[in-house]
Amino acid sequence: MPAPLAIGPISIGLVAHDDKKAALVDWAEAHVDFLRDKALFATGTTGGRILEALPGLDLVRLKSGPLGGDQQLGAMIAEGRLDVLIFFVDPLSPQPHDVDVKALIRMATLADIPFACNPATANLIVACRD
Ligand SMILES: O=C(CO)COP(=O)(O)O
Repeated sequence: MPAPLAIGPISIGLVAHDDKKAALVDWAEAHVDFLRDKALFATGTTGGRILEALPGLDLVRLKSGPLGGDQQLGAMIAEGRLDVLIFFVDPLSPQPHDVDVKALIRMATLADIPFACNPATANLIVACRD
């Protein structure tokens, strides 16, 4: 018997380090039609920046990344509640919560969900949506 189809919309986590937030906002604006029918969850500051640019978007803001937001997304992955992670990481700046960043990336890898760490990969995920 085939596995039951997932119920509800595809859920996507949206996160960006500070120097990459503008790139994620640009990406979200370019792909707003793709995002509109998804369940969107973002870390606090990233979500705020996206909503400033796209005020009508239905997006749940979690805690800020350094204050637990990365861990909240990681927990969602562990519970099977996040299907895709779009996380634009800054490879040139040290992060005070690097352990949380690594844990989130580890959970996405462990759960084998699509994970885009840059715009080129995020574009591929959109292109592969069908
Ligand atoms: O720190 C982050 C990812 O590690 C992002 O958190 P904010 O969106 O709250 O800046």
